Amino acid sequence: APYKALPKLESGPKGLPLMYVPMVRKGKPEAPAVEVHVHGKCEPVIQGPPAEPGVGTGPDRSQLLKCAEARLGEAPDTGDSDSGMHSPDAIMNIVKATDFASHKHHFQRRKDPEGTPYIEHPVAVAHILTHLGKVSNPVVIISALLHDTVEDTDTTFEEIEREFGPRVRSVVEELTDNKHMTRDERKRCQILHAPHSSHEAKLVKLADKLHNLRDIERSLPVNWTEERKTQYFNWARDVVQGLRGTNAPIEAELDALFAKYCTPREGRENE
Ligand SMILES: Nc1nc2c(ncn2[C@@H]2O[C@H](COP(=O)(O)OP(=O)(O)O)[C@@H](OP(=O)(O)OP(=O)(O)O)[C@H]2O)c(=O)[nH]1
Repeated sequence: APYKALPKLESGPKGLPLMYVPMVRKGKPEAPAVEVHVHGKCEPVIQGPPAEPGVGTGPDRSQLLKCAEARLGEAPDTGDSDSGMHSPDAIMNIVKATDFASHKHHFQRRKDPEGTPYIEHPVAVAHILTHLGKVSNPVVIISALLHDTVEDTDTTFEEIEREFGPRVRSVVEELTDNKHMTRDERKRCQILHAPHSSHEAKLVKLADKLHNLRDIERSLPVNWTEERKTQYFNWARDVVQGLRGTNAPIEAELDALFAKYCTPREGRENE
């Protein structure tokens, strides 16, 4: 490496994650540059001193932060694009999360009469995000794969953090219902908390609702009546109301289902 290893910056301005990687431009060892990664933006931004293998100093931390600050101002993070994770790391972590979730949900089944393996749900949620929502932020995809592990299995938040880092932990925490509450309290909490969720959590919640609603449309859970189905669609519409403006294609699919199965708004009293 042309520079001494610099310490990894854990978080940048505004508490947002930031990391940088010293590098030598291909074919131009005399003019090394430094890449700054801020939420998927990855460009050589500072010319370093001439390369002197193993001894160069590179730019200091304050230079990098200043530069990153400017970049954050230019392009606010939408949570939809690559988060700055290198793609080989991202791919490895996505596969690891799929493997982790499939082990954790191994004995669980969905509520449909077919008893579909539960793992199909988190995988489908991640698929909705990548293919319909065009989301490529690995933190969002990994959180989607793991979103029910703490709520429905013996997984702990500490375990999520240890395996996938603090950002994934934080999103999974936002997506986990408090099992100490009654069912009605949990349902009400989802409506109340939705507008205050992070952008990453909102994306996963939208995809989660879309998959659950598609599932109910495909096959009514065991012991569910048509009335319960309508109640679930009405409740989901209320949750999604607090998530609006997050991802247009996913919201459009949800709206089509609400139009088909929800009680018309005028007819809903006392809600
Ligand atoms: N549609 C559907 N849902 C199933 C199935 N199997 C399990 N579920 C889960 O059951 C919940 C919906 O059932 P409810 O009776 O309303 O909720 P409850 O299990 O929490 O009491 C959903 O979670 P939730 O936490 O209430 O909602 P959400 O936050 O996951 O949307 C969903 O993830 C299935 O085959 N179809």
